[in-house]
Amino acid sequence: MLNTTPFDKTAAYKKLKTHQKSIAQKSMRALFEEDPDRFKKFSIRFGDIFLDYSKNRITTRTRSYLIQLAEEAGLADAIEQMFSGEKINATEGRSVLHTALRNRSNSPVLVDGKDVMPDINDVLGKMKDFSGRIRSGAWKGYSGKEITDIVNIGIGGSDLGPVMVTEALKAYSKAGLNVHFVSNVDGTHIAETVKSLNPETTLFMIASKTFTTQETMANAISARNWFLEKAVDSEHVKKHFVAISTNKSEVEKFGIDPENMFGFWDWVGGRYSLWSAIGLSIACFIGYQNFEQLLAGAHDMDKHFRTTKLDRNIPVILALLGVWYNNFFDAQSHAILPYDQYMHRFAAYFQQGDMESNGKYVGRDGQPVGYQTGPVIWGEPGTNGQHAFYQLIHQGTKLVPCDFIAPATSHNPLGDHHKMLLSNFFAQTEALMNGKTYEEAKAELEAAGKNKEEIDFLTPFKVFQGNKPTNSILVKKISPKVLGSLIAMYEHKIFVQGVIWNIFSFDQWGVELGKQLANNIYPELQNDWPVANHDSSTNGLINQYKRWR
Ligand SMILES: O=P(O)(O)OC[C@H]1O[C@](O)(CO)[C@@H](O)[C@@H]1O
Repeated sequence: MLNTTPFDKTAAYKKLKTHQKSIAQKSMRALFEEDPDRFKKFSIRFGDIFLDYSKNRITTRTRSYLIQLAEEAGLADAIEQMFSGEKINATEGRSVLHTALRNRSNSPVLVDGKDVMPDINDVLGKMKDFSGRIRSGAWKGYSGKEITDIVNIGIGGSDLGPVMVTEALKAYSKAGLNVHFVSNVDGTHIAETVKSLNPETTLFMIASKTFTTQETMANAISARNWFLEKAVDSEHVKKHFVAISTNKSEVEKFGIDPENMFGFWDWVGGRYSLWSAIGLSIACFIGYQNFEQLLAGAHDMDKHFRTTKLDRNIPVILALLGVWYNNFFDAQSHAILPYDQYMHRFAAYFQQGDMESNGKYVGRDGQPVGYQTGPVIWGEPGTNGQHAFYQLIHQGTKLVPCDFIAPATSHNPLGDHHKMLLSNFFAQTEALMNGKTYEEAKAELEAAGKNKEEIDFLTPFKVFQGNKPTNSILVKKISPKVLGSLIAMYEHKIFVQGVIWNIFSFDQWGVELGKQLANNIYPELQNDWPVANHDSSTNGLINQYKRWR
């Protein structure tokens, strides 16, 4: 495998360990005071995206040691292996080629000696045609009416990407065409979704790479039953159900016309699949041209990632900063905080993207790693987060590195809202970096006319230690192209971290055990007999459930 020296045995790791001790004592306030060029040194512009990472607990020396770490991990080779279709998803024996899905240059990409670009372009052509017909009203339902509602049924990567992107790009949607997403096997999800829909004008997209996922299949069957209650004739199914999958035979078994199947390939990971036919709901909702812009934005970021020197390479820098806090400051989590309401599912999307990729304790050599790997990813849009959990980020005992993301222009320029929103965006990272000293807090209380007793009591609670690291990602506008670049930026950040931690980022064995046990328990819930074959807790819970249902 690529990475022969374990992460914590590299020369750079040792240097960083020692270096961290000197940095740990240093405040960012002081670092800014010492160096008037700090912002310039630690910021990168990429088209309509601007990354400021100067509010981090780093110096140029930290950056060069971190880059050495990436070099020692063989990052440059690893990047080439991914882009050129090598089977880097070793435990599943697959290439990892979401970058080919958005390869707008069309240069050949080979898997087992075969160029995958013609197949990709065929499916894109089919998506273009289909989304055009849905949007123009040329595609008619069984009673001759146009489609007004699309319901995407899928889970995990077959849901989260389309949900996130259609929300983020709602400003580009077409009036009169709605999208809905059903993922949870909880019957409430499908029941509540179809409640207000008309089967005559509803189109279901059954999105599943494997077409065997329990949740998706259960929801798809319920959707078909709901549809046939009114449509009656199963011949009508073909006008209202399409499938997005790699598994043709299961699609046929389900009764979906193969003509209405949009394919993709095993080298597309579930959580990297929104660029494939899984993005069909996106293409219908925002239009194919905008979908192409999304792909183009991602492709731009791919080129940047593949060709830019490591110290100017945005995904690499973000990844290294993450490693810095995760492995040298014991940070357990990472917050993604978009100051854009449309981006409200962005953090949720990267919970799967990051945690399913890098939440692993086994290294590529099959041995447990002796260090921390992927962080817990979380976040909510600003300013809602400010009124919920920012207290802990500012004054808690845990270090939470944060990414602040904001657009310079709003799709809804209503009064002064956007200036207010952005004043918060700028203020928060300033506050987290600077904090407020005891003297400053005390002076404020004095200025407010408090008496000595009040001042002595209150001052400690008003102190902010500061020195909390943040990245600010300012973009011109949340357009399809910018969003495409942002998503690809995080995808590559996750990849880089996986390379450094020497883990396999593209499998997800950790989701299997729960599924396996649920399959064992499901038949046990079909009767009222008490169970006794599990541990006492599981037995007790199942038996209590049986008494109550
Ligand atoms: O698209 P499928 O095959 O239904 O899988 C859905 C999701 O299930 C997982 O395999 C595990 O939760 C994800 O990686 C994937 O995105």
